[in-house]
Amino acid sequence: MKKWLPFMEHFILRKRRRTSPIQYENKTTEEEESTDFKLAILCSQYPELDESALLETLLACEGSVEAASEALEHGDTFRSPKKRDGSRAIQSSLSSFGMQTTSAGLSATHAKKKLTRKGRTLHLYAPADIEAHTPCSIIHNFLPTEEADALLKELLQEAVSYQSEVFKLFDNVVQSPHTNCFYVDSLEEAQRQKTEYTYNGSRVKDVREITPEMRKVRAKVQKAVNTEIERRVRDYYPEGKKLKYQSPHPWEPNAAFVNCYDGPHQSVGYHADQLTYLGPRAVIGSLSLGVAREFRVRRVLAKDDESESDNKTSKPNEKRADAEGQIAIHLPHNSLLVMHAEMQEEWKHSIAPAQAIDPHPLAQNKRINVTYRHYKNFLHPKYTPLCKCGVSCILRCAMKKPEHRGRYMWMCHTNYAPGKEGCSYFKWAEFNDDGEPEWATSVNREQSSPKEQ
Ligand SMILES: O=C(O)CCC(=O)C(=O)O
Ligand SMILES: [Fe+2]
Repeated sequence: MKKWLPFMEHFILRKRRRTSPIQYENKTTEEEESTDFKLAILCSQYPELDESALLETLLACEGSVEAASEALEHGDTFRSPKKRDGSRAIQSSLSSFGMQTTSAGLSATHAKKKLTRKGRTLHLYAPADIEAHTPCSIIHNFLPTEEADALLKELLQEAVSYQSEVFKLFDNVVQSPHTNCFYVDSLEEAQRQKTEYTYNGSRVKDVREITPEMRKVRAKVQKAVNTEIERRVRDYYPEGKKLKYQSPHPWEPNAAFVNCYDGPHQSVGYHADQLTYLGPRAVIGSLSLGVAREFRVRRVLAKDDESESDNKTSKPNEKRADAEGQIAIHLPHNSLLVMHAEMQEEWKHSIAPAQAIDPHPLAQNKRINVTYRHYKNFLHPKYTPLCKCGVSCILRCAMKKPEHRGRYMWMCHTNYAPGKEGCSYFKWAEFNDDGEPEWATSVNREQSSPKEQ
Protein backbone atom coordinates (compact mmCIF):
# COMPACT_ATOMS: atom_id res chain seq x y z
CA MET A 1 0.00 0.00 0.00
CA LYS A 2 1.30 3.44 -0.81
CA LYS A 3 1.64 5.76 2.13
CA TRP A 4 -0.09 8.83 0.82
CA LEU A 5 -2.31 11.51 1.75
CA PRO A 6 -4.26 13.23 4.14
CA PHE A 7 -7.78 12.80 3.47
CA MET A 8 -10.11 11.69 6.07
CA GLU A 9 -13.68 10.89 5.47
CA HIS A 10 -14.22 14.43 4.36
CA PHE A 11 -11.79 15.03 1.53
CA ILE A 12 -14.26 13.71 -0.88
CA LEU A 13 -13.08 13.78 -4.34
CA ARG A 14 -14.14 13.16 -7.79
CA LYS A 15 -13.24 10.10 -9.72
CA ARG A 16 -10.41 10.74 -12.06
CA ARG A 17 -11.53 8.47 -14.81
CA ARG A 18 -15.21 8.74 -15.19
CA THR A 19 -16.76 6.53 -17.77
CA SER A 20 -19.76 8.80 -18.12
CA PRO A 21 -20.01 12.44 -17.14
CA ILE A 22 -22.08 13.36 -14.09
CA GLN A 23 -25.60 14.33 -14.99
CA TYR A 24 -26.80 17.54 -13.39
CA GLU A 25 -30.51 17.69 -14.04
CA ASN A 26 -29.94 16.87 -17.71
CA LYS A 27 -26.93 19.14 -17.89
CA THR A 28 -23.37 17.95 -17.86
CA THR A 29 -20.74 19.59 -15.78
CA GLU A 30 -17.02 19.24 -15.72
CA GLU A 31 -15.14 17.98 -12.72
CA GLU A 32 -14.37 20.30 -9.85
CA GLU A 33 -11.52 20.66 -7.43
CA SER A 34 -9.14 18.33 -9.12
CA THR A 35 -6.13 20.64 -8.88
CA ASP A 36 -6.37 20.99 -5.12
CA PHE A 37 -6.68 17.31 -4.82
CA LYS A 38 -3.83 16.45 -7.15
CA LEU A 39 -1.63 18.98 -5.42
CA ALA A 40 -2.46 17.46 -2.06
CA ILE A 41 -1.37 14.05 -3.34
CA LEU A 42 1.94 15.44 -4.51
CA CYS A 43 2.42 17.30 -1.21
CA SER A 44 1.92 14.07 0.68
CA GLN A 45 4.34 12.23 -1.55
CA TYR A 46 6.95 14.97 -1.36
CA PRO A 47 6.48 16.64 2.03
CA GLU A 48 9.96 18.13 1.82
CA LEU A 49 9.19 20.13 -1.35
CA ASP A 50 7.61 23.53 -1.55
CA GLU A 51 3.92 23.49 -2.50
CA SER A 52 4.18 26.10 -5.24
CA ALA A 53 7.04 24.21 -6.91
CA LEU A 54 4.86 21.08 -6.85
CA LEU A 55 2.00 23.04 -8.36
CA GLU A 56 4.18 24.27 -11.18
CA THR A 57 5.41 20.76 -11.84
CA LEU A 58 1.83 19.54 -11.90
CA LEU A 59 0.83 22.25 -14.37
CA ALA A 60 3.88 21.62 -16.54
CA CYS A 61 2.74 17.99 -16.68
CA GLU A 62 -0.71 19.12 -17.80
CA GLY A 63 -2.34 18.07 -14.58
CA SER A 64 -1.14 14.48 -14.62
CA VAL A 65 -0.18 13.36 -11.12
CA GLU A 66 1.63 10.33 -12.47
CA ALA A 67 3.72 12.42 -14.88
CA ALA A 68 4.46 15.01 -12.19
CA SER A 69 5.39 12.30 -9.76
CA GLU A 70 7.70 10.73 -12.33
CA ALA A 71 9.31 14.10 -13.08
CA LEU A 72 9.84 14.69 -9.37
CA GLU A 73 11.38 11.24 -8.93
CA HIS A 74 13.92 12.31 -11.54
CA GLY A 75 14.50 15.53 -9.66
CA ASP A 76 12.73 17.75 -12.23
CA THR A 77 10.79 20.46 -10.53
CA PHE A 78 9.78 23.44 -12.54
CA ARG A 79 10.96 25.76 -9.87
CA SER A 80 13.78 25.37 -7.36
CA PRO A 81 12.48 22.82 -4.89
CA LYS A 82 12.80 24.80 -1.71
CA LYS A 83 12.42 22.96 1.53
CA ARG A 84 9.16 23.64 3.23
CA ASP A 85 10.51 25.12 6.37
CA GLY A 86 9.55 28.04 8.54
CA SER A 87 12.01 30.32 6.78
CA ARG A 88 10.14 30.09 3.53
CA ALA A 89 6.76 30.81 4.98
CA ILE A 90 6.26 34.53 5.03
CA GLN A 91 5.88 35.43 8.66
CA SER A 92 3.54 38.32 8.26
CA SER A 93 1.80 40.00 11.08
CA LEU A 94 -1.18 42.27 10.76
CA SER A 95 0.92 45.29 11.58
CA SER A 96 2.98 44.67 8.45
CA PHE A 97 -0.24 45.21 6.50
CA GLY A 98 -0.87 48.46 8.31
CA MET A 99 -3.83 46.98 10.15
CA GLN A 100 -4.86 48.23 13.54
CA THR A 101 -6.04 45.75 16.09
CA THR A 102 -8.20 47.26 18.79
CA SER A 103 -9.12 45.58 22.03
CA ALA A 104 -12.48 44.84 20.48
CA GLY A 105 -10.81 43.21 17.48
CA LEU A 106 -10.90 44.21 13.86
CA SER A 107 -14.26 45.26 12.62
CA ALA A 108 -16.05 43.30 9.94
CA THR A 109 -15.37 46.18 7.53
CA HIS A 110 -11.67 45.92 8.17
CA ALA A 111 -11.89 42.22 7.67
CA LYS A 112 -13.01 42.70 4.06
CA LYS A 113 -9.60 44.04 3.19
CA LYS A 114 -7.64 41.21 1.60
CA LEU A 115 -4.64 40.36 3.72
CA THR A 116 -3.31 37.29 2.01
CA ARG A 117 -1.63 37.06 -1.33
CA LYS A 118 -0.93 34.29 -3.77
CA GLY A 119 1.71 31.89 -2.55
CA ARG A 120 2.03 33.54 0.85
CA THR A 121 1.21 32.41 4.33
CA LEU A 122 -0.13 34.90 6.81
CA HIS A 123 0.46 33.73 10.38
CA LEU A 124 -2.18 34.72 12.89
CA TYR A 125 -1.94 34.26 16.64
CA ALA A 126 -4.31 36.70 18.33
CA PRO A 127 -7.95 35.59 18.73
CA ALA A 128 -9.19 38.98 17.49
CA ASP A 129 -7.19 38.66 14.26
CA ILE A 130 -8.22 35.05 13.71
CA GLU A 131 -11.93 35.72 13.97
CA ALA A 132 -11.71 38.85 11.83
CA HIS A 133 -9.87 37.18 8.95
CA THR A 134 -10.95 33.54 8.95
CA PRO A 135 -14.23 31.71 9.54
CA CYS A 136 -12.89 30.52 12.89
CA SER A 137 -12.69 31.76 16.44
CA ILE A 138 -10.28 30.52 19.07
CA ILE A 139 -10.21 30.31 22.85
CA HIS A 140 -6.73 29.84 24.32
CA ASN A 141 -6.27 28.04 27.66
CA PHE A 142 -9.78 26.70 27.29
CA LEU A 143 -9.83 24.12 30.10
CA PRO A 144 -8.38 24.27 33.60
CA THR A 145 -4.83 22.90 33.30
CA GLU A 146 -5.54 19.64 35.17
CA GLU A 147 -8.56 18.90 33.05
CA ALA A 148 -6.70 19.46 29.77
CA ASP A 149 -3.87 17.26 30.99
CA ALA A 150 -6.24 14.52 32.15
CA LEU A 151 -7.94 14.48 28.75
CA LEU A 152 -4.60 14.45 26.96
CA LYS A 153 -3.34 11.53 29.07
CA GLU A 154 -6.50 9.57 28.51
CA LEU A 155 -6.41 10.11 24.74
CA LEU A 156 -2.69 9.35 24.42
CA GLN A 157 -3.54 5.98 25.93
CA GLU A 158 -6.46 5.53 23.52
CA ALA A 159 -4.31 6.59 20.56
CA VAL A 160 -1.94 3.66 21.02
CA SER A 161 -4.48 1.57 19.11
CA TYR A 162 -5.62 4.15 16.52
CA GLN A 163 -5.21 3.29 12.86
CA SER A 164 -4.73 5.43 9.79
CA GLU A 165 -7.56 5.54 7.30
CA VAL A 166 -7.31 3.53 4.14
CA PHE A 167 -9.14 4.56 1.01
CA LYS A 168 -8.95 4.48 -2.71
CA LEU A 169 -7.41 7.32 -4.66
CA PHE A 170 -6.90 7.30 -8.40
CA ASP A 171 -6.99 3.51 -8.51
CA ASN A 172 -4.46 3.28 -5.67
CA VAL A 173 -5.18 2.19 -2.14
CA VAL A 174 -3.73 4.85 0.11
CA GLN A 175 -3.35 5.56 3.77
CA SER A 176 -3.83 8.84 5.65
CA PRO A 177 -0.61 10.22 7.22
CA HIS A 178 -1.96 10.32 10.76
CA THR A 179 -4.19 8.07 12.86
CA ASN A 180 -7.67 8.63 14.20
CA CYS A 181 -10.74 7.15 15.80
CA PHE A 182 -14.44 7.94 15.97
CA TYR A 183 -16.40 8.29 19.23
CA VAL A 184 -20.13 8.43 19.88
CA ASP A 185 -22.37 8.63 22.94
CA SER A 186 -22.98 4.97 23.70
CA LEU A 187 -22.03 1.43 22.73
CA GLU A 188 -25.44 1.04 21.04
CA GLU A 189 -24.77 4.11 18.92
CA ALA A 190 -21.26 2.80 18.15
CA GLN A 191 -22.84 -0.41 16.87
CA ARG A 192 -25.26 1.57 14.70
CA GLN A 193 -22.36 3.58 13.31
CA LYS A 194 -20.50 0.42 12.37
CA THR A 195 -23.46 -1.15 10.63
CA GLU A 196 -25.55 1.71 9.24
CA TYR A 197 -23.27 4.63 8.39
CA THR A 198 -20.86 4.87 5.45
CA TYR A 199 -17.63 6.86 5.14
CA ASN A 200 -15.88 7.02 1.79
CA GLY A 201 -18.14 4.19 0.67
CA SER A 202 -17.08 1.85 3.51
CA ARG A 203 -18.13 1.04 7.05
CA VAL A 204 -15.96 2.35 9.88
CA LYS A 205 -14.66 -0.56 11.95
CA ASP A 206 -13.34 1.19 15.01
CA VAL A 207 -16.09 3.26 16.61
CA ARG A 208 -15.82 3.69 20.38
CA GLU A 209 -17.95 4.97 23.21
CA ILE A 210 -16.95 8.48 24.27
CA THR A 211 -14.42 8.35 27.15
CA PRO A 212 -15.18 9.80 30.60
CA GLU A 213 -12.86 12.80 30.17
CA MET A 214 -14.17 13.51 26.66
CA ARG A 215 -17.70 13.46 28.02
CA LYS A 216 -16.82 15.90 30.81
CA VAL A 217 -15.09 18.26 28.43
CA ARG A 218 -17.89 17.99 25.89
CA ALA A 219 -20.32 19.86 28.15
CA LYS A 220 -17.88 22.78 28.32
CA VAL A 221 -17.22 22.70 24.59
CA GLN A 222 -20.95 22.74 23.93
CA LYS A 223 -21.49 25.81 26.08
CA ALA A 224 -18.52 27.69 24.64
CA VAL A 225 -19.35 26.84 21.03
CA ASN A 226 -22.96 27.99 21.38
CA THR A 227 -21.74 31.28 22.87
CA GLU A 228 -19.24 31.67 20.03
CA ILE A 229 -21.94 30.98 17.43
CA GLU A 230 -24.16 33.69 18.92
CA ARG A 231 -21.28 36.15 18.95
CA ARG A 232 -20.29 35.28 15.40
CA VAL A 233 -23.82 35.82 14.12
CA ARG A 234 -24.19 39.10 15.97
CA ASP A 235 -20.81 40.58 15.08
CA TYR A 236 -19.94 39.20 11.68
CA TYR A 237 -22.97 38.08 9.69
CA PRO A 238 -25.01 40.46 7.54
CA GLU A 239 -27.65 42.20 9.67
CA GLY A 240 -26.64 40.04 12.62
CA LYS A 241 -28.69 37.14 11.23
CA LYS A 242 -27.73 33.48 10.94
CA LEU A 243 -26.73 32.31 7.47
CA LYS A 244 -29.17 30.72 5.08
CA TYR A 245 -29.22 26.93 5.76
CA GLN A 246 -27.60 27.40 9.17
CA SER A 247 -29.49 25.69 11.97
CA PRO A 248 -31.29 28.05 14.37
CA HIS A 249 -31.17 25.34 17.06
CA PRO A 250 -28.49 24.88 19.71
CA TRP A 251 -25.37 22.98 18.71
CA GLU A 252 -25.38 19.61 20.51
CA PRO A 253 -22.22 17.58 19.92
CA ASN A 254 -22.97 13.84 19.85
CA ALA A 255 -19.95 12.54 17.91
CA ALA A 256 -16.22 13.24 17.83
CA PHE A 257 -13.23 12.33 15.72
CA VAL A 258 -9.97 12.17 17.62
CA ASN A 259 -6.86 12.64 15.49
CA CYS A 260 -3.33 11.81 16.56
CA TYR A 261 -0.32 13.36 14.78
CA ASP A 262 2.79 11.53 15.88
CA GLY A 263 5.79 13.68 14.99
CA PRO A 264 6.25 16.72 12.75
CA HIS A 265 5.59 14.97 9.45
CA GLN A 266 2.16 13.62 10.27
CA SER A 267 -0.46 15.86 8.73
CA VAL A 268 -3.83 16.16 7.07
CA GLY A 269 -4.05 17.73 3.61
CA TYR A 270 -6.40 20.48 2.50
CA HIS A 271 -10.00 19.35 2.71
CA ALA A 272 -13.47 20.40 3.76
CA ASP A 273 -15.23 18.17 6.27
CA GLN A 274 -17.92 15.88 5.03
CA LEU A 275 -21.37 17.35 5.51
CA THR A 276 -23.35 14.14 4.98
CA TYR A 277 -24.34 13.65 8.62
CA LEU A 278 -23.85 17.26 9.81
CA GLY A 279 -25.90 19.02 7.17
CA PRO A 280 -25.33 22.42 5.58
CA ARG A 281 -23.46 25.19 7.39
CA ALA A 282 -22.09 22.84 10.04
CA VAL A 283 -20.22 24.13 13.09
CA ILE A 284 -17.35 22.09 14.57
CA GLY A 285 -15.60 22.50 17.94
CA SER A 286 -11.95 21.44 17.69
CA LEU A 287 -9.81 21.04 20.79
CA SER A 288 -6.02 20.83 20.46
CA LEU A 289 -3.82 19.06 23.00
CA GLY A 290 -0.11 18.31 23.18
CA VAL A 291 2.34 19.59 20.57
CA ALA A 292 1.39 22.93 18.97
CA ARG A 293 0.86 22.69 15.22
CA GLU A 294 -0.23 24.97 12.38
CA PHE A 295 -3.79 24.84 11.13
CA ARG A 296 -3.91 26.33 7.66
CA VAL A 297 -7.00 27.67 5.97
CA ARG A 298 -7.62 29.01 2.53
CA ARG A 299 -10.69 30.25 0.78
CA VAL A 300 -12.08 28.31 -2.16
CA LEU A 301 -12.65 30.67 -5.05
CA ALA A 302 -15.37 30.20 -7.60
CA LYS A 303 -14.17 30.49 -11.17
CA ASP A 304 -15.63 33.97 -11.53
CA ASP A 305 -13.70 35.21 -8.46
CA GLU A 306 -10.46 34.67 -10.32
CA SER A 307 -10.66 37.85 -12.26
CA GLU A 308 -10.47 39.66 -8.93
CA SER A 309 -7.28 37.92 -7.93
CA ASP A 310 -3.92 39.40 -8.70
CA ASN A 311 -2.61 36.46 -10.68
CA LYS A 312 -2.53 37.95 -14.12
CA THR A 313 0.37 35.75 -15.18
CA SER A 314 -0.75 32.48 -13.64
CA LYS A 315 -2.25 29.56 -15.41
CA PRO A 316 -5.96 28.98 -14.72
CA ASN A 317 -5.61 25.99 -12.39
CA GLU A 318 -2.92 27.64 -10.36
CA LYS A 319 -5.09 30.66 -9.80
CA ARG A 320 -7.77 28.62 -8.18
CA ALA A 321 -5.58 26.49 -5.95
CA ASP A 322 -3.53 29.32 -4.58
CA ALA A 323 -5.05 32.62 -5.61
CA GLU A 324 -5.39 34.17 -2.19
CA GLY A 325 -2.57 32.50 -0.31
CA GLN A 326 -3.27 30.86 3.01
CA ILE A 327 -3.60 31.75 6.66
CA ALA A 328 -1.85 29.75 9.37
CA ILE A 329 -3.57 29.65 12.75
CA HIS A 330 -1.35 28.47 15.56
CA LEU A 331 -2.99 25.86 17.74
CA PRO A 332 -1.29 25.52 21.11
CA HIS A 333 -2.09 22.92 23.76
CA ASN A 334 -5.51 23.47 25.33
CA SER A 335 -6.95 25.73 22.64
CA LEU A 336 -10.51 25.43 21.36
CA LEU A 337 -10.98 26.40 17.73
CA VAL A 338 -14.53 26.88 16.51
CA MET A 339 -15.03 26.35 12.79
CA HIS A 340 -18.06 28.47 12.07
CA ALA A 341 -20.91 27.96 9.62
CA GLU A 342 -19.15 29.55 6.65
CA MET A 343 -16.12 27.26 6.93
CA GLN A 344 -16.87 23.95 5.20
CA GLU A 345 -18.67 25.39 2.18
CA GLU A 346 -16.29 28.26 1.44
CA TRP A 347 -12.89 27.31 2.85
CA LYS A 348 -10.53 24.38 3.10
CA HIS A 349 -8.30 23.50 6.01
CA SER A 350 -5.25 21.37 6.71
CA ILE A 351 -2.61 20.53 9.29
CA ALA A 352 0.65 21.21 7.52
CA PRO A 353 3.68 18.97 8.05
CA ALA A 354 6.13 20.82 10.30
CA GLN A 355 9.87 21.08 9.89
CA ALA A 356 10.36 20.96 13.64
CA ILE A 357 8.17 20.86 16.74
CA ASP A 358 8.60 21.69 20.42
CA PRO A 359 8.03 18.49 22.37
CA HIS A 360 5.21 18.66 24.90
CA PRO A 361 5.95 17.53 28.48
CA LEU A 362 3.15 14.94 28.48
CA ALA A 363 2.71 14.15 24.80
CA GLN A 364 6.33 14.35 23.60
CA ASN A 365 6.00 14.56 19.79
CA LYS A 366 2.28 13.95 19.61
CA ARG A 367 -0.60 16.28 18.97
CA ILE A 368 -4.10 15.10 19.85
CA ASN A 369 -7.09 16.84 18.32
CA VAL A 370 -10.72 16.26 19.21
CA THR A 371 -13.34 17.54 16.77
CA TYR A 372 -16.77 17.56 18.41
CA ARG A 373 -19.60 17.35 15.90
CA HIS A 374 -23.39 17.42 15.87
CA TYR A 375 -24.80 14.53 13.84
CA LYS A 376 -28.37 15.32 12.84
CA ASN A 377 -31.07 12.67 13.39
CA PHE A 378 -32.74 13.49 10.11
CA LEU A 379 -29.50 12.79 8.20
CA HIS A 380 -29.27 9.21 9.40
CA PRO A 381 -28.57 7.14 6.26
CA LYS A 382 -31.98 5.46 6.49
CA TYR A 383 -33.51 8.79 5.43
CA THR A 384 -31.06 10.11 2.84
CA PRO A 385 -31.13 9.18 -0.89
CA LEU A 386 -29.61 5.90 -2.05
CA CYS A 387 -27.42 5.77 -5.15
CA LYS A 388 -27.72 3.14 -7.83
CA CYS A 389 -25.25 0.94 -5.90
CA GLY A 390 -27.83 0.90 -3.09
CA VAL A 391 -25.56 2.84 -0.74
CA SER A 392 -26.64 6.03 1.04
CA CYS A 393 -25.28 9.09 -0.74
CA ILE A 394 -22.70 11.59 0.36
CA LEU A 395 -23.71 15.26 0.73
CA ARG A 396 -21.46 17.84 -0.90
CA CYS A 397 -21.63 21.53 -1.66
CA ALA A 398 -20.68 22.82 -5.11
CA MET A 399 -17.84 25.31 -4.71
CA LYS A 400 -16.30 26.11 -8.04
CA LYS A 401 -18.79 26.69 -10.80
CA PRO A 402 -20.31 30.15 -10.34
CA GLU A 403 -23.72 28.99 -11.54
CA HIS A 404 -23.85 26.14 -9.00
CA ARG A 405 -21.80 27.56 -6.14
CA GLY A 406 -23.48 27.04 -2.79
CA ARG A 407 -25.87 24.36 -4.05
CA TYR A 408 -25.86 21.02 -2.28
CA MET A 409 -25.85 17.63 -3.95
CA TRP A 410 -26.30 13.98 -3.05
CA MET A 411 -23.75 11.77 -4.76
CA CYS A 412 -22.52 8.18 -4.87
CA HIS A 413 -19.29 7.72 -2.95
CA THR A 414 -18.75 4.01 -3.30
CA ASN A 415 -15.98 4.76 -5.73
CA TYR A 416 -13.73 5.81 -2.87
CA ALA A 417 -13.89 2.43 -1.19
CA PRO A 418 -10.98 0.09 -1.97
CA GLY A 419 -12.07 -2.66 -4.33
CA LYS A 420 -15.42 -1.08 -5.23
CA GLU A 421 -16.72 0.78 -8.26
CA GLY A 422 -19.29 3.54 -7.89
CA CYS A 423 -22.21 4.53 -10.08
CA SER A 424 -21.87 8.34 -10.59
CA TYR A 425 -25.32 8.90 -9.09
CA PHE A 426 -26.12 12.57 -8.60
CA LYS A 427 -29.12 14.55 -7.36
CA TRP A 428 -29.43 18.15 -6.17
CA ALA A 429 -30.14 18.32 -2.43
CA GLU A 430 -32.86 20.68 -1.20
CA PHE A 431 -32.97 22.20 2.26
CA ASN A 432 -35.15 24.83 3.89
CA ASP A 433 -33.59 28.02 5.28
CA ASP A 434 -32.77 26.20 8.52
CA GLY A 435 -30.81 23.51 6.67
CA GLU A 436 -33.43 20.79 7.03
CA PRO A 437 -34.52 18.43 4.25
CA GLU A 438 -38.26 18.00 3.65
CA TRP A 439 -38.39 14.74 5.61
CA ALA A 440 -36.95 16.36 8.79
CA THR A 441 -40.36 17.34 10.19
CA SER A 442 -41.68 13.79 10.14
CA VAL A 443 -38.41 12.43 11.57
CA ASN A 444 -38.49 14.96 14.39
CA ARG A 445 -42.16 14.19 15.06
CA GLU A 446 -41.49 10.43 15.07
CA GLN A 447 -38.61 10.87 17.50
CA SER A 448 -40.45 13.11 19.89
CA SER A 449 -43.38 10.67 20.12
CA PRO A 450 -42.04 7.16 19.52
CA LYS A 451 -44.67 4.58 18.56
CA GLU A 452 -45.83 2.26 21.32
CA GLN A 453 -44.52 -1.31 21.00
O1 LIG B 1 -6.24 18.23 13.56
C1 LIG B 1 -6.93 19.21 13.31
O2 LIG B 1 -6.89 20.26 13.96
C2 LIG B 1 -7.91 19.18 12.16
C3 LIG B 1 -8.46 17.83 11.91
C4 LIG B 1 -9.45 17.86 10.83
O3 LIG B 1 -9.43 18.65 9.94
C5 LIG B 1 -10.56 16.90 10.86
O4 LIG B 1 -10.64 16.04 11.74
O5 LIG B 1 -11.41 17.01 9.98
FE1 LIG C 1 -11.29 18.65 8.86
